[in-house]
Amino acid sequence: MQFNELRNKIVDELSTVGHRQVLLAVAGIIGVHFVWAWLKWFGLRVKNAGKRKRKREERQKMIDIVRNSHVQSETYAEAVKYGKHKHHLSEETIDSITNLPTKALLGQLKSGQLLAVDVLHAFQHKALECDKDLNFISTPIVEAEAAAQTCDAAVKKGPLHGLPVSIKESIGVKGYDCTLGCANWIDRPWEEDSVVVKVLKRQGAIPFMKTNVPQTLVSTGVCSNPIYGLTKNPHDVTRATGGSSGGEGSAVAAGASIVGLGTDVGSSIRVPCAFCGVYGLKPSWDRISNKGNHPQMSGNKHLQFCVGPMGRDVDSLVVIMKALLCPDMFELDSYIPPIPFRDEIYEGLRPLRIGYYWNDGGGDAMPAVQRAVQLAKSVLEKKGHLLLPWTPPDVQTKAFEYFHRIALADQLEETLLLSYGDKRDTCIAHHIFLKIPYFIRSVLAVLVKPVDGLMSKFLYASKPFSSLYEWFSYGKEADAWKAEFQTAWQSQGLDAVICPTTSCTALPLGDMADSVGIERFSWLFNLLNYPTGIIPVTKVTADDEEKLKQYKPNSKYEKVVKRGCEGSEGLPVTVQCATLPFQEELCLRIMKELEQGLVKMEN
Ligand SMILES: CCCCCCCC/C=C\CCCCCCCC(=O)NCC(=O)O
Repeated sequence: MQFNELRNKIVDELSTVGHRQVLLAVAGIIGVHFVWAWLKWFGLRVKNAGKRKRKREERQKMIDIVRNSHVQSETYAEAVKYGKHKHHLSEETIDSITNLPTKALLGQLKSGQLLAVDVLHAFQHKALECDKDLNFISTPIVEAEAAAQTCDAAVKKGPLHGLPVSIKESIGVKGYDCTLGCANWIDRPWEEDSVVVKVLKRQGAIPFMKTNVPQTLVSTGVCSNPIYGLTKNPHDVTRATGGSSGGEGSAVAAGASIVGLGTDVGSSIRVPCAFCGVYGLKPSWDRISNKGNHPQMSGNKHLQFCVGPMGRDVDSLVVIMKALLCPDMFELDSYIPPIPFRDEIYEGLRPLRIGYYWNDGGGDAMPAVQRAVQLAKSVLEKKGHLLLPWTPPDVQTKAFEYFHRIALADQLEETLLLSYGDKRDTCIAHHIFLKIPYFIRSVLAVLVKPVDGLMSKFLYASKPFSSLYEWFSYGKEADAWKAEFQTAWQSQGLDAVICPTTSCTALPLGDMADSVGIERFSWLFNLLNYPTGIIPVTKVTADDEEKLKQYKPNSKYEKVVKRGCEGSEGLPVTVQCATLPFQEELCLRIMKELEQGLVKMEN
C-alpha cells in the first residue's frame, strides 16, 4: 500500500470516530501518564524510606565497631572480650589530649610524646560521647584505626603526623557515600578519596569521621536531613548550628574535632562557625581543590565551591592550609594555581588599613554583633593598624540581585532533583516556591513588599534566565560590578574589612532558623570571591540583651532575628574578616593578630 493511500485510510477511519471518543482517548493517555509517574514517584519514596532505615542501621554498626575497638564507653572487660582493645585511656588523659591547642598536639605527636592511636582514640571517644546529644556524626571512618597504627610505625613524619581530622559528608572519602542527606545517593560509595582527603592523608592526617549536613546542602540555618536527623548546637541544644557545614561546626565547638573540612558556596562554612563559635576560612575559588567531592552546585561557574578548614583556633586553619597548598595538590588538580602558603605574608609586620562596618545598607546587626565588630576594631587598633568606617557599595541592591539570581539560575532544579522521591526535610521546604511560575512569584513580590521587603526582594531576584544570551550578558554585568567594587575598595587603600558574619547569634531551631536571609552578611564574599575568615571574639552579655530590647527592627526579617536573639546570653559572637582574592595568608594574619589581642585582653 502506498503511503498516501495509508494516510487517507487512517483519516477516513478517524473521521468516523466522534470527537468525544478522541477526547476520551487523549484524557486516558494523559491519565495513564500521570498515574505511571505517580506510581514511579511513590515506589521511589517507599524504596528511599527503606534505604534511609538501612543507612541509619549501618551508621550504628560503624559506631559500634569504633566504640568496641577501644574501651572508652564500654567496660574494659567487655572490650578485652571483643579482642579489639588496644589502649585504655583514662578520662583525664582523654580530656588532656582533646583540650590541647592544635600546635601543641602536633608537637607532641611529632616528638613521639603522644601516639597517633591514643590521640585518635581520645577524639573518637569524645566524638561518640558528644554525638549522643548533638548528632553531628554522619559516619565514623573505621579505617582511621589502621591509619593511626601505620602512622605510629612510620619513620618519616609528615607535617600533620597523626592529626585526627573530621570531614564534611559531601567531601569524597573512598568507600563512603556522599549522600547530602538524600536517599537517592545512598549506596553510591566513592571510588577514591577527593584531592583534599588524599593530600591530608599524605601529610599524615587521619580522617576519622564524616559530619552531618542539611539535606541537599542548600540551607544555612538548620543542619538536618531525613537520613541522619538534626544536628544540635553544643552551646544550646535548642538552637541551630547553621548550615551547611553544621556537623563540622557542632563537632569542633564540642571539642570532638580539633579541625575539619567544610565547604561554602553561599556561607556554608561561615554561618556554622558563627552559630557554633568556631574559627573558619572560606578561601578564594580555586585556591583549594574541589575535585572528587559531591558535584552538587559545581556547574555554576559564576558562584563556585570553596573547600576550607574549620577549627579550634587560627593555628588549626593555618596548619591545614599549609599542608594542602603543596605540590601534591597542584599535581592532583592541575586547575589549582600552584601558589604555596606564603609565610612572608602571614608573618608580615606592615601596618594595615582595615575597613569596618555592621550595617551593609540592610539595617544594623544585632547589638551583640555590633559590639563584637567594635571590639575587633579596638584590638586591631592596639596592634597598630588603621581602622576606617566603610560601607561597601550596592550590597543590598545590585549585589543582592547578582548573588541570588546567579545562585538560583537553575531555579534550584539540580537541588530539587537530588531529593526527588525522597522525604523532604523542613529546612529545605521553602525551595518548592521555585516551582511556582515566575510570573506568579513576581505578582507575589509586589503583594508582600509592604509587609516583608526581604521576601519581596528574594522573589524578584529568583527571576529565571530566558536564554543563554541573557545568562552570558548577566554574567558580564556581574563581573563589571565586581570590578567597580574592587575600585571602591582600593580607592580607600583597604587591605581588609571586618564585619559581622551574620546579623545575629545562633537562632532557635524551627521556623526561625529556617528563615531566609541568615547569610545576609556573608554571601557578598562568595559573589566577590574574596577569602573570608571567621573569628569568635566575644559572648553575648546581659548588657547586650538589655540593648536588644531597645533595638528597633526595620523589617520583618529583623523582627524575626531580634526575637531569635532573645535569651542568648553566653552564646558566642564572631566577626568576619575579608581580603582581596588569593590573599588568604593576609586574612589569616589579621585573624591571628585578633586572636592574640583578645587573649592578651582576657589575661
Ligand atoms: C522566596 C523564594 C524562595 C527561594 C528559596 C531559596 C532559598 C535559597 C536562597 C539562596 C540560595 C543560594 C545558595 C545558597 C547556598 C547556601 C549554602 C551553601 O553554601 N551550600 C554549599 C555548600 O554546602 O558548600
